[in-house]
Amino acid sequence: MQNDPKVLIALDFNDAETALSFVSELDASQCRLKVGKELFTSFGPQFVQRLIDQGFDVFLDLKFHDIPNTVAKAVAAAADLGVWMVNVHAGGGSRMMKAAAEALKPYGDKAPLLIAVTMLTSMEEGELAEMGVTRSAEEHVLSLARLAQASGLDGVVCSAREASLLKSELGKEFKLVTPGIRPAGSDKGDQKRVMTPAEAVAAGSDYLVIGRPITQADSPLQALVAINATL
Ligand SMILES: O=C(O)c1cc(=O)[nH]c(=O)n1[C@@H]1O[C@H](COP(=O)(O)O)[C@@H](O)[C@H]1O
Repeated sequence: MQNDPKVLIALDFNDAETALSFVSELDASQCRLKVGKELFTSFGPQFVQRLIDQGFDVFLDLKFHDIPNTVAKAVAAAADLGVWMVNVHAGGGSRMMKAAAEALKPYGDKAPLLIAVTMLTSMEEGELAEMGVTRSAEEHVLSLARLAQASGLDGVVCSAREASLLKSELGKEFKLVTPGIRPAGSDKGDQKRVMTPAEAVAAGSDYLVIGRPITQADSPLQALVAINATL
């Protein structure tokens, strides 16, 4: 039993029944749940509400990236829904991130954690150059994370490979949420910048986003318990 479960399971399912039957095996003391674009586009806020009603903390992962006014309204809608964490893209810039942080102020301690995606864990350093970014992945992530912190956000999504650098540069209170987690021997799939759960926590990750290594396991519950035991 944990008071602050570190594992955020990515519920990347294409039908609600499968997702709900998967969730019925889980306990809110063992994990939190992440609802992303696939599930949300099909089943929407009612689905998120059901998970919250079952006692789970929900990370609404819609990676908002739009003009400041639109993103501010979207994060306020997420707060109204009662989610625990919501994210935006740091690439939307400081005015967008500040507007999002400002929109959550009226919610006080009921506001969701607001975090910014830096560089997707599916991307390799070489792909930055295609977008005109000539600095290293570490420099790029650190610079976007600094911008997020200066804009009043609670933390960032990054790869665990950048976690120790970010913790030492930005302080231990600034939350690091790390996808691209792969237990030893599991398939990387489309992820590139990966680490094992234990390595990620040792490097400074506060929360681990894990999808397929749990959802596609023969026994998802056993996979979750095994991962929690390594942390
Ligand atoms: O914001 C995210 O959660 C996210 C950011 C990122 O850089 N990389 C990333 O994989 N994710 C999400 O984390 C989950 C990872 O799933 P698996 O690769 O199946 O473990 C997916 O739902 C992604 O949408």
